[in-house]
Amino acid sequence: MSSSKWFNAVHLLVCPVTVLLGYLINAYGYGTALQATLNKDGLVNAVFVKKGWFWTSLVGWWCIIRYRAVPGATGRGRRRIAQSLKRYTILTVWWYVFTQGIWFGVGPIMDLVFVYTGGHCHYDVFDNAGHVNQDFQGSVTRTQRALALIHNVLTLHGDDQDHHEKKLWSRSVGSIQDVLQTAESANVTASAAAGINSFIHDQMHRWQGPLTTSAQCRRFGGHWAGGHDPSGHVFLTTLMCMFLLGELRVFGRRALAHLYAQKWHLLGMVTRLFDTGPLWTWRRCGGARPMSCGARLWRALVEPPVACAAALLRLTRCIACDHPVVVLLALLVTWLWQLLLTAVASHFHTVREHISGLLAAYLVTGVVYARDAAALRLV
Ligand SMILES: CCCCCCCCCCCCCCCC(=O)SCCNC(=O)CCNC(=O)[C@H](O)C(C)(C)COP(=O)(O)O
Ligand SMILES: Nc1ncnc2c1ncn2[C@@H]1O[C@H](COP(=O)(O)O)[C@@H](OP(=O)(O)O)[C@H]1O
Repeated sequence: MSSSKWFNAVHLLVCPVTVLLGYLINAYGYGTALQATLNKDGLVNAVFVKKGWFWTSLVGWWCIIRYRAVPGATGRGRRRIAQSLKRYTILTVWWYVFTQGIWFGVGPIMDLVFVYTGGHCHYDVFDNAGHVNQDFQGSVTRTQRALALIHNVLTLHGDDQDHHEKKLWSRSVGSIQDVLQTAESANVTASAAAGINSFIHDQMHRWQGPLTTSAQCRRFGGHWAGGHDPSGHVFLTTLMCMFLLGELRVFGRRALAHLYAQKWHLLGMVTRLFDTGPLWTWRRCGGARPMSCGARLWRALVEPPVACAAALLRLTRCIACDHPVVVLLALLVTWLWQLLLTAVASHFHTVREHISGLLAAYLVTGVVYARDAAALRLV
């Protein structure tokens, strides 16, 4: 099979196979350990994955521009950038429409699907036993944050309650205060729990509404549940992987050839990072003309970290400026790893919700790159 056909196969299969691998890991009982590493509020998820289209755009375009030069064919270089820009624009519009919003005041497609299949922004704060509902926000931190926000909204609108609501209002505020102060279950009776939940739901939708998107619901401490919720993470990681692999086909051969041609230079820069150990330096200070103790300590303890930092800066600049394909591949591996974690985290979504997120990204990127396959094959 030619390298182009191999690359085609990898491009088409890597994301579905990664999701399938996640399911197999779960099926064979190894999912628990992986799920333990997953943190919704962690730096990787909050800064990189959730803002992944920004990072993917930045790194992808830096590579497209850095490797655009085709020796003696500036016209072809420009045509390639124009084709990449067209593909990128289609995928960016699709990313925005599917995850951010279709138009002003109209939610994204993933949320419209959810709402039209019966989904809603719920406020089931207390369960039937009068305890805080474990499924309400999924973690203590998020539950506390949501309850504090609900408490603020109810307190802010305390005077807007009519006589009939006043009693329910004070019971709701009191119960939430109990939980916030003791972080344990409030003294809410089973019969009162449903009424308090319903009152909180009505108040939040009245004062903070409309809560018709997952972003609004999450922002105002609600629980987005009850409909078919396509997985935004599966959609986003698939879209990013397909874009990076698709554009890698344009410049990958040239980029990797350039990287291979400079392999010894890069290897030297990496080994110099470790060639600064204090013991190594101390031994080198001995030699024919031994140095004073102070001078040896300076050479052993101060110069190595400075030399290491300088070597690290040189290596970073070399990769960022001359071999950004290394950063692109690191990003690709990160998105695939996050896709695997999302597939393993079965308690977030059903299989069908994962599949709909995957198909939403896969179909559009598949059409975009299949259409250009002929042009890409000539690369
Ligand atoms: C020839 C020159 C070409 C020039 C190209 C320039 C490239 C550099 C910059 C391009 C920027 C493109 C636009 C990208 C903007 C961003 O990504 S900003 C981040 C916006 N996203 C968020 O803030 C996260 C919002 N959250 C979500 O979208 C969802 O949580 C989720 C991540 C989709 C997950 O969905 P859920 O199911 O709700 O969890
Ligand atoms: N790989 C991952 N790492 C961390 N959190 C993840 C994740 N995949 C999904 N999640 C979290 O699981 C929830 C459902 O994700 P999605 O609907 O995108 O599949 C989201 O929570 P929040 O939206 O409350 O942050 C998301 O942050």
